[in-house]
Amino acid sequence: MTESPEGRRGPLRRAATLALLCWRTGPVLAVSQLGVTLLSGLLPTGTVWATKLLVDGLTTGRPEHVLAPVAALVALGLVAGVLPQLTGYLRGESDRRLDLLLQDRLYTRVNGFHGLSRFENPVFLDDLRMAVQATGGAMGPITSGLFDLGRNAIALAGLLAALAVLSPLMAGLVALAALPIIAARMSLEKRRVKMIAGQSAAARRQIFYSSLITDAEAVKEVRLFGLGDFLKRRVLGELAVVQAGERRLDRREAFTQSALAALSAAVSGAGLLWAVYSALSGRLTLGDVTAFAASVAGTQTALVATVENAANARQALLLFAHHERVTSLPGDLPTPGEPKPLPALRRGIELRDVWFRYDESHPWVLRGVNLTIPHGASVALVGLNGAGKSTLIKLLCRFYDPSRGAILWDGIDLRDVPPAELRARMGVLFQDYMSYDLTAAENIGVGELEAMSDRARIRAAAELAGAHETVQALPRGYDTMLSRIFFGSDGDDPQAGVTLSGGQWQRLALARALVREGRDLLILDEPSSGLDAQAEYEVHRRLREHRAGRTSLLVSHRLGALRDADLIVVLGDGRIVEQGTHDELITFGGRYAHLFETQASGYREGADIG
Ligand SMILES: Nc1ncnc2c1ncn2[C@@H]1O[C@H](COP(=O)(O)OP(=O)(O)OP(=O)(O)O)[C@@H](O)[C@H]1O
Repeated sequence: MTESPEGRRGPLRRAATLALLCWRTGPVLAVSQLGVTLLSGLLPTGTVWATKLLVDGLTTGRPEHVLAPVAALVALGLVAGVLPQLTGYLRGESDRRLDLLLQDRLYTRVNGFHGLSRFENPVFLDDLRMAVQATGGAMGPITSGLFDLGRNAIALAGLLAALAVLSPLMAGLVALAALPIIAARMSLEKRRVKMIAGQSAAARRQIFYSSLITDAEAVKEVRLFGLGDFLKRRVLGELAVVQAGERRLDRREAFTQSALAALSAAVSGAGLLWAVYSALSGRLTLGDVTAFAASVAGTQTALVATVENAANARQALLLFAHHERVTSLPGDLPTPGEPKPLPALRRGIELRDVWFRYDESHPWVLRGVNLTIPHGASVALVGLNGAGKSTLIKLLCRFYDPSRGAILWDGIDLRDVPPAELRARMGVLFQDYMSYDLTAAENIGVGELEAMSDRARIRAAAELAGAHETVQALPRGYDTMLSRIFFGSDGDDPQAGVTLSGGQWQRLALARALVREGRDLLILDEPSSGLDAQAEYEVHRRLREHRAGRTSLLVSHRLGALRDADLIVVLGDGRIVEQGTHDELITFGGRYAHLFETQASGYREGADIG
């Protein structure tokens, strides 16, 4: 956690924002909390003063002088007994509502980032991680801390006022003695924030190494390469760095706090001596001495608590700063002032002199790509690893905007169209598709939420992707949970979850793209890389039929699967270096022909060996 660039006014502004959010969760609740806080803050002063009146009344020996203070003390005792329960309930309710609001705010904002660039920015990801930590009830300590701060500040002011009535000098002395306490606490707090900021890299590395030890995905390699002890040593090494800083600070804190406690005790002692001397010389009553001793002790306790509350609230406000930063970020993709509706594709998609790099510090990935994907045509994209094929697909989905040039959908610049409208017109299978811990049907259905409960549609997509037989053979067919995560939480039912093979997952991901029927553009990035030869043949045969007459873009390194495409485009060095049909490109004898021949000869050699 680092201090925000807005400086000293930052925490105050954030506290105000938080107070406003609390107000929005329910004005009645907020006012009730304020009332309870005020009452709790006034309790100590009320008790001290009622005790003084009682002692003074007792010394007069007249019962009517003690009745009112006794009644007040009984009432105060009752309130003191009930208030904590009421406070606890109100806080719980307020925390729950605030958490709902914060999570809603955070995820609405995050869902509003339509592109990918934010999610590739480490600073944003760090903020996001901390912002997520600021939800789930983590803000409770802030709101509670702020109310505690208010309560203790009121108690402090009340007790100091009571003290001032008895002895303005003593009140001044106690207030003066508070200054070093506040200064020391603030300095310690600054050091703590600085230490945390300085160690955040070590803390992040520690989390990374420990997550590798416990991660189910990493466990294969960790076991195979015997990385367990190596990672453990790294975790402990980073932890030692973090702990060394904490230890230094804790020592300093213990020393400073002891010195300050001694100072407080000295002030109290001197005050008590003065009060006793004043009582003996008749300048103070017995009740005054009682009130004086209680006020001094109460003031010091309230002071320490107030400073402590302020420090804790500040820490928590720093956490809230991450939430604020994420939720106040502007959109990542420029949105059109007057968005144009995106009509169904009629003519085609044109990439016009498209240049792209991921950011200024990265090299160009695309350098002036000119390409037309005609309506109704099946286009195949070929190129070596890193040529920019997946990048081009991401631009077509408008996850990024071209750095230069434009992508036109029937002549409409994609920048003028709301991204959600564009994506609703596409079915896409990414190379790095997701495997969801959901049922088989849901794994397909998330591709088209409206089809989630339409079993016929889901089955048709699964058949097209060659996934139907596999899914049907699962213990609960389409309702089988494709995850072991929930196994055990669902009783000890051995059928609670199933793990699929890589190729089986890929077929499901393909079905997810295909369940989006009737879309204008189908994009498949390496749809068969994990399939066995038989399955690949089958899938491509079905896809060929499916793609006929539809606009599609297919990326594959298996060139045999692309032969029938209407247009094959070869990407190299960020440009389109060749394009044509399979036969044209073979006749041309360029890169495609070379790649195709290399692959084919590999198969022939394989056949020779066999
Ligand atoms: N998010 C990113 N940030 C920065 N650079 C990236 C990012 N994604 C890809 N690149 C870079 O862009 C270049 C093109 O990558 P891309 O994934 O588009 O290639 P590809 O043609 O799909 O490769 P492959 O055949 O291996 O899938 C690579 O040099 C890669 O390192």
